[in-house]
Formats: sequence, structure tokens, C-alpha cells
Amino acid sequence: DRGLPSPPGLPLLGNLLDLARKDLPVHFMKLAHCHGPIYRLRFGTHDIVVLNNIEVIREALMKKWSDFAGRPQSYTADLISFGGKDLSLGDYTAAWKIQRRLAHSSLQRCQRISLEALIIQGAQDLCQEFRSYGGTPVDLAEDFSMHTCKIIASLAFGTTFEKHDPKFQEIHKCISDLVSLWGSPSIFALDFFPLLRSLPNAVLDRLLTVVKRRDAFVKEQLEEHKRTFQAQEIRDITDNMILFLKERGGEGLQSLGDFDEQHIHMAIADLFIGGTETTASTLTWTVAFLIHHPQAQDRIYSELCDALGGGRRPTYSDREHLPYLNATISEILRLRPVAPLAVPHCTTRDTSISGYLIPKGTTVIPNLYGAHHDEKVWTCHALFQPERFLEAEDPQEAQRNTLAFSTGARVCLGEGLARMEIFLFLAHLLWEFAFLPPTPTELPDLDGSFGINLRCNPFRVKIVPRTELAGGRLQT
Ligand code: HEM
Repeated sequence: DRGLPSPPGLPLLGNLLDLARKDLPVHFMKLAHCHGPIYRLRFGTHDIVVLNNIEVIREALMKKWSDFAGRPQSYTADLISFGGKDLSLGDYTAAWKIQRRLAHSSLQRCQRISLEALIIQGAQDLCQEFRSYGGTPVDLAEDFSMHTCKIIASLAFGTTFEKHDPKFQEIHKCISDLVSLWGSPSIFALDFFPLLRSLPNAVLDRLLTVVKRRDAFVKEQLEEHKRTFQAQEIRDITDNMILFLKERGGEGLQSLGDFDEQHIHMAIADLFIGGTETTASTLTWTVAFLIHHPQAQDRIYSELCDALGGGRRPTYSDREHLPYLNATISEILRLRPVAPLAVPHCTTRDTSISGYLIPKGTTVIPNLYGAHHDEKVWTCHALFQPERFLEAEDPQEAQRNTLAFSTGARVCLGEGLARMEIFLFLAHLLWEFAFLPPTPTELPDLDGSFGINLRCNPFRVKIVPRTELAGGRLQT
């Protein structure tokens, strides 16, 4: 990679201090101001290439998608996924390709059968819950997380959990813990400082306990589904995967090379994890921004009243008639992409970006957050302005410039599901309720906290039925 710009580092430690920053996406953007949209960071013998604008991200992940389809292998990822048989963290191997295709087709199949009705039911349950608060200020992040978890549980296992079911609460907590422990610095350090692996590590112990619980739950579901499986009646993602096992793997999976049942186990676990915190986090961010922008809430409400014309509840086909709600969703995904640095990629062969050589095995980080805040592409990039998607010279180009779900071989597998959930939940909630701060000065923090996810800091909100507002409006 001769000539690739490289911010100065320290002797031996290289750019460790850059990589250890909490606000990595923002820090990477600042480095891009000095060194250009693509640069290399070095740590020990590891090279990490960071991509900071839409052109270089598209060139790598779309145009040369197979060159950038790998994942860097790590000690800790191996530890939690039967030696790296992971869907989201697994490398670009023949077995991974089968795993991804199977996960994709299983999800598609369930989506065709029952998805919209399932999500609308979830949205109505959530409305019921919000009504029950009677205007008392609440933190609704947990409600969003529970309800999106219920939907993916239903798709994955065909199980309709009740919110208060202890088993559901346990697995929901297990997933939240896994996501937050995985992002902790002492886990990150284990991958780069092998000496630490022989020392006691309380965070790693907790992570392994949580992983054990996750695996016991997935295994139990798999075994139960195998017992009750009927080929004529494929009810959910797990059934679909068992069908694949029976059809293709009846004779011991030899025809599938390294692919085995642990790949199926991990695919289910990953869909379950991916389906819980991400969508919920986007919904929480939307409410936080809308509390700051009551005029945007009123505009969405007016649009919903016009499109629905009376008592009917929103369906997914209404999205064609709700441009401002769609623009609001695009703006939230732009401003606060929940996976701001995607998941690190790794080059599968010697390749290049912008004419710079990138050797095989290099870790590549697409800074999606940086691309969404590029002032050359987005005027007043830090401001919440849904109109930008409606008034852009080329609205489709504006859409293409947002990459919250990434792109290419590793594009988010749950994008279709997430988009439908976000739209239907918001349409139902914003049609029935207005979201207000508990007091005029208690407004949500809009900066959030960076980790592997970009999380909204906790806030309280007063949820008021539109029917209780004068003229149904927040603003006159
Ligand atoms: C707002 C919601 C969501 C956002 C913004 C989001 C974003 C992302 C991003 C940025 C990636 C990494 C892509 C890359 O490495 O280039 C990803 C991967 C992934 N997502 Fe999502 N996601 C969301 C919801 C979901 C849902 C609902 C599911 C499950 C049903 C899901 C399952 C996955 C999986 C399995 C991967 C790994 C794909 C692979 O490595 O091949 N995501 N997502």
C-alpha cells in the first residue's frame, strides 16, 4: 500500500491512541479532514484502512464487493461462535456463503408469509402499552427493544412470547448484555494483546456466561423444532433451516464441505441478535429527534390523517402516500446510523481503492457515519432536515448516499425487515400519539454514545394521545 496516507503514530504502539478513542467515527472524520477520505492506521503488525466518504465506500464494497467481502478473524469472535462459524463475523468462505444464502432465503420465506400482520400486531400492542402509561413520563427504549425482540423471536422460532414471560425476559436480557459486553474495551484488547489472555478477565467471563445462555436457548429451540418438524408446514426460520438440513444434509452434509449444524445455530443466533437492538435503537433515536422538532411530528400527523382519511390504521402500502414520514426515517438513518462503522471488513485478495494498493488480509473499516456527515455531500450535515430528501435535485441520489445498512456482499441481512418495522411502528405511533418532553427544558440528548452501536442516551418522554390535544396538533 505504498503511498497510502497515514496519520503519524507512536513508536511501537503506532496509531493505538487513535484506535482507542470512544468517539471513533467522529475522530476518523477529523483525520479525514487532514489526510483525505482514505488512510491507513497501523497497530503493531496490523494495518487498518479507513474509508470515510461515499465514493471510496462504494468503490470498495459495491464495485469490488468480492475483494472486500472478508471479515478479520479474531480470538474473541472465534471464542463465541464455535471457532468462527458466525454469520456476521465469519470470513468469506464456502461455508459462510451457504450460511448467508440459507439465512437470507429463510428470512425471505417468512417475510412473504406473515411479516406485515405480525408487525402491525406488534405496533398495536405497543400503542396499547403507551396508552396504559396515561401520560406519565417514561423511558421507552426498553419497550422498543422488547417489541422488536418479540417480532424476531416469532419469525425465528414461531413463538409468541409475552413481555412478562420470564424465559423471554431472560433471553432478551442475554442479547442486550451480549451486545454491550462485546463492545467493551477489555474484550477488544484481548484480540490485540495475546498476553492478556492468560490473565483473569471478569468481562470475558461474563461474556462467556451470556454466550452459554444464548447457545442453550438456540439449541433448545433447534431440538424442539426438529422434534415437531413437518415438511408440509414450514412455520418459521428455524423450520426452514431444518428443511435445508433434511434436504441437503440428510447424508451427513458431506456435499456442503465445511458447512455444518453449528453454522445453522450461529445463523439463527445472529438473526436474533441483529433483529433486536438495531431497529429498536433507530426508533428511540426517532422519538428523541421528534421531541426536539414538534413541527415535524405535526407534519407527519397531518400526512397520516390525509393518507388514511379517518379511522383506518396504516399498512405498508401507505408508504407511497407518506413522503414526509419516509424522509424523516431516511434522515434519522443518516444522522444516527446504529452501526456507524458497519462491521470491519477484510480484503480477500490484493486489490486497490482510488489507485492505492491494498494487500490481501487488510482490515477495512467503512465509516458510514463519516459518509453521512460529509459536508461536501450534505449541507448543514449535523441538522435534522427531513426536507433534504424531498427537495434534493435528485432524491434517488440522496437515498443512494445513505448507507445505514451498508452495501455489497455484507449488506445487512435484515434491511427489509428493519425498514418495514421502522415504518409501521412509527406510522402507528405517530398517528395515535404526540411525544413531548416531561417539562419544556428536559429534552433528550441528541449526541448519544458510540460503541459498536450508536446508542441514544436514556431520556424520558410524555406520550399524549392526539385526541387530547387542541385540534390534534402540538403547534397552532
Ligand atoms: C435499523 C436497523 C438496522 C441497521 C441500521 C443495520 C445495519 C447493519 C450494518 C451496517 C451491518 C454491517 C454491514 C457491513 O459489514 O458492511 C449489518 C449486518 C448485519 N445485520 Fe443489520 N441492521 C439493522 C437491522 C437488522 C435486523 C433487523 C437484522 C435481522 C433480522 C439484521 C441482521 C444483520 C446480519 C445477520 C448482519 C451480518 C451480515 C453479514 O455479515 O453478511 N440487521 N447490519
